[in-house]
Amino acid sequence: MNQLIPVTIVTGFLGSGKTTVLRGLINRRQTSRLALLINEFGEVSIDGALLRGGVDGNDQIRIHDFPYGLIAYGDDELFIPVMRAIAERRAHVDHVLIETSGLALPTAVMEMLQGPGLAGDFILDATLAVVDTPLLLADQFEPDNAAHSPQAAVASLFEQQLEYADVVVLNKIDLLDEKALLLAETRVRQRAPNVRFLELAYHAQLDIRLALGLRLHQPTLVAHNHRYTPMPGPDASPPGNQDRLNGHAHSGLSAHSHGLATHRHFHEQDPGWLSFVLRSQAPQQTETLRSALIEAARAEPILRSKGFIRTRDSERAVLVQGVRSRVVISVDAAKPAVQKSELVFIGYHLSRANIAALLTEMTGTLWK
Ligand SMILES: Nc1nc2c(ncn2[C@@H]2O[C@H](COP(=O)(O)OP(=O)(O)OP(=O)(O)O)[C@@H](O)[C@H]2O)c(=O)[nH]1
Repeated sequence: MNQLIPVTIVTGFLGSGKTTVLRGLINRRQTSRLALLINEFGEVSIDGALLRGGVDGNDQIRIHDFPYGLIAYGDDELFIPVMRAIAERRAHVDHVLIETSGLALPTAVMEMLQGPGLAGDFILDATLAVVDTPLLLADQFEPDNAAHSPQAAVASLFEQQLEYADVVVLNKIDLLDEKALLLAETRVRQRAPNVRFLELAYHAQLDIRLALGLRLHQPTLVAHNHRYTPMPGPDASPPGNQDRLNGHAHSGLSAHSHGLATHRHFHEQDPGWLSFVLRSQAPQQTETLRSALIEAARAEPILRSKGFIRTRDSERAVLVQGVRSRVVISVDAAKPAVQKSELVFIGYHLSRANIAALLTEMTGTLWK
């Protein structure tokens, strides 16, 4: 029998930092040959472009884009053929990393990996869920009592992504103190008691040994062995200094079964989630556009905005990264400047017309 190729799934809500964590892993990996499957809900692949910028010319890393939809869901005709092609070149692949879109559940991929087409070639290594810790602490993933509200839809997806994670990665913790970290950890444990490891990712850096090669789903695994210090008792502080515990905490649980078959119905996509692209030909003033995007995120339930914009002065690409009303515009040195601006918006029951009108008015340039 062929040796099985390990697969790590990186899940997490929109904008939690999945691509940034992956970029760090790629940069710090030494010799592993990786295949990356990058899934985005929007029709334009921004994450794939960002990751490619860092690995151009590196033949040990292959990136496969899955834009516009949810990877391994019913209407995804690409997943099995791409995985089969990876299996065909198994001599050149040590590990497969799959970044699901922020609106996808990892269970779809997990099920496919267990199916007859792929089970003979691949084995799930672990499922990681990346969490935007400041948003968690700001109660943004708590359900409200209103039916069909954006908050209820977000909370439900967040909950399910955590439920199937082996490892939860607390990300965006660079500005948080130890008290806040402990609170975040407690909240995750309350909501997802099956999670086996909690990792702290300072500046989205994750220990590569924790991301590749955990082997949490090996069929023959009897006892789980690792060389990290166990999590301190419930009264202890979480590790403020990642070196102290290697950012690693252990729940002490044995391997849990995912009971996937009973959860098929979760795979249907809530039609309230929308994504669209707005474009503008005219050069943008970055500060003006930033203010307009912040305003738009206040006026409409935008949970994510991202893309490259055309400016007057930069010779390199200018990248917009918006997570709700937190918008960062920066130069991406790995990519040349673009000739038109193209932004993807994702949210729950968003109005394309309102956002286009607001951007057009506030920037004084046509967006459509
Ligand atoms: N301060 C801070 N910002 C971070 C960190 N990790 C990611 N970010 C920022 O968060 C934003 C979203 O990061 P991405 O890595 O694109 O998030 P994602 O989960 O891949 O996003 P989607 O694929 O759209 O769901 C970007 O502006 C990142 O620079 C972190 O550890 N600290």
